[in-house]
Amino acid sequence: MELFKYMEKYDYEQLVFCQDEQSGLKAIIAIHDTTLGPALGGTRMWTYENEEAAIEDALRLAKGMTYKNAAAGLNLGGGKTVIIGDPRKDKNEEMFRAFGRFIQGLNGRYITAEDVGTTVEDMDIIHDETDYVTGISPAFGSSGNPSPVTAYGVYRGMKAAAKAAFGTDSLEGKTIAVQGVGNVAYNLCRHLHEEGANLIVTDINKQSVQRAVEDFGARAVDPEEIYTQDCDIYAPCALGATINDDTIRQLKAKVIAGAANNQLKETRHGDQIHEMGIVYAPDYVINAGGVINVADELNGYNAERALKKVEGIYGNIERVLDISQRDGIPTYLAADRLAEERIERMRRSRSQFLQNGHSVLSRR
Ligand SMILES: NC(=O)c1ccc[n+]([C@@H]2O[C@H](COP(=O)([O-])OP(=O)(O)OC[C@H]3O[C@@H](n4cnc5c(N)ncnc54)[C@H](O)[C@@H]3O)[C@@H](O)[C@H]2O)c1
Ligand SMILES: CC(C)C[C@H](N)C(=O)O
Repeated sequence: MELFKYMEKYDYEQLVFCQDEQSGLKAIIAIHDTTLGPALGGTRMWTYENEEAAIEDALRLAKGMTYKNAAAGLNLGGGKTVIIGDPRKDKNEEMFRAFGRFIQGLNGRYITAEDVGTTVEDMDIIHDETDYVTGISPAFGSSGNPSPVTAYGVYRGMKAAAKAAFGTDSLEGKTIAVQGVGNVAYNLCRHLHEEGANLIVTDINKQSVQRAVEDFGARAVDPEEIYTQDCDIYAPCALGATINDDTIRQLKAKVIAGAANNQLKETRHGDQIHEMGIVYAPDYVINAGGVINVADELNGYNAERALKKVEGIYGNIERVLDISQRDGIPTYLAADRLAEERIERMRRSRSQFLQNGHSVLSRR
């Protein structure tokens, strides 16, 4: 990959490589855009096939956060970290402390939180070295694990998408195929089960599947079978790029609404599902609940205020669907338009110099 060419093409600001031999830390912090404020985005720990795959993931996820934060109405830019390693085997305290020091070195340009493979406990260790971390333990007056709140936002967004597809936002009796029943999707399944939806679940982790079967009466299928299920809604809640050439032709769902980041392998897949009449709730709009929740910490965390904002994901999805219909464009483009217009408006309006500018962490 020609890095500068890639960064120039999508207008990335900064890419930071962090290495600490003693702890085994190999981390890549990607900062995409800080027009709206400091770049906030989680830290993913994953076993990448090679370094290029890790860099690419960090870059793609960071850009997603710029759009997610902008579309959610947050005064935050977009960034993300990937740590190369197996979260089940390679973690240690020194690693997250070393990582925390690297974050501190960025002096507030980047603020982290959880993502796949990292936990509240990891964030607490990072917090030993830096203030620029969210999603830390409630004992610190913080918001804790963002996953249940992300799940609530996905549930709200799914209802809005269902309304557009089926004429009602009730999910009672609807069959929903959930791919990956990890932290977010387990909580999503709980909301769906409580509303009377029928659940089909899959995961590469058999215990996670078993838990959903036992707790919510879900029907389990093998990972590759999830795409061919007779269902109303497909909820991708594992990793990205599951909407691709292979899977689109297998899908029977009328709605795609799930938690995973970067669900479209390429943008043309968003065009394709639009042409097929599938209502697609764009990933970064529907899964913004977690970041909305952790971002509230920057104002002194208030769970009620955060949850109210997360409820608004229903309206955000409706707004995207309206733009899509009005302009005759796929929903992923409508979401991009919403986010880009806000960033552009703010870019143009930021012209006055303030001697003592407002600090985003001032009330924490
Ligand atoms: N946690 C959050 O608050 C949050 C917020 C926004 C977006 N997301 C995104 O939502 C997705 C899920 O996040 P999470 O926190 O629940 O992660 P998680 O690691 O707890 O859950 C992911 C699950 O997917 C499973 N999985 C992985 N590959 C699979 C495959 N090929 N087929 C089936 N299952 C597979 C894993 O075993 C795991 O159980 C991720 O893409 C994440 O980036 C999470
Ligand atoms: C800030 C975090 C809660 C970020 C979350 N992992 C996301 O992708 O939105």
